[in-house]
Amino acid sequence: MKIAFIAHDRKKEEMVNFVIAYERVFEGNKLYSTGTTGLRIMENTDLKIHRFMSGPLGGDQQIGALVAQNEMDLIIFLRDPLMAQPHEPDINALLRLCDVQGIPLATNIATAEILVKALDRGDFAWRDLVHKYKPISEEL
Ligand SMILES: O=C(CO)COP(=O)(O)O
Repeated sequence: MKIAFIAHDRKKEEMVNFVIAYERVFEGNKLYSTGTTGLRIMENTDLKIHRFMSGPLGGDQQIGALVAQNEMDLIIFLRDPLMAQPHEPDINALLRLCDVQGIPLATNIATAEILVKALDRGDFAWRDLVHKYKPISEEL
């Protein structure tokens, strides 16, 4: 599975603690993140993460590009609902694309925990079928 981690500044500690708690479940998956979030996670775990740009510099959009191609299987995006972000349009674009493609997306820790437990249980196997039976036009 391809999994992306994104956390706004006041949510980064929560994200790091969450990933530490479920590190075993995340191992063996292809992991992605925005710049600073991935750095913080890698400093605190043994996970290898492909880091895109920092969110305000385009990282949300880079992850969004994978979502647009239905290449991302799960996104954990711990947003800060109490702080305005300079790149709000990029954030909204990413959330919208998740709905376009039907990508599982957690925007808070409670939902993230349920999705990660589902991942551990094998409930995401349907995503393998999505990849296997992609329309031909998407393979071009
Ligand atoms: O701003 C972000 C998501 O919108 C996160 O970016 P960083 O992980 O680089 O802090």
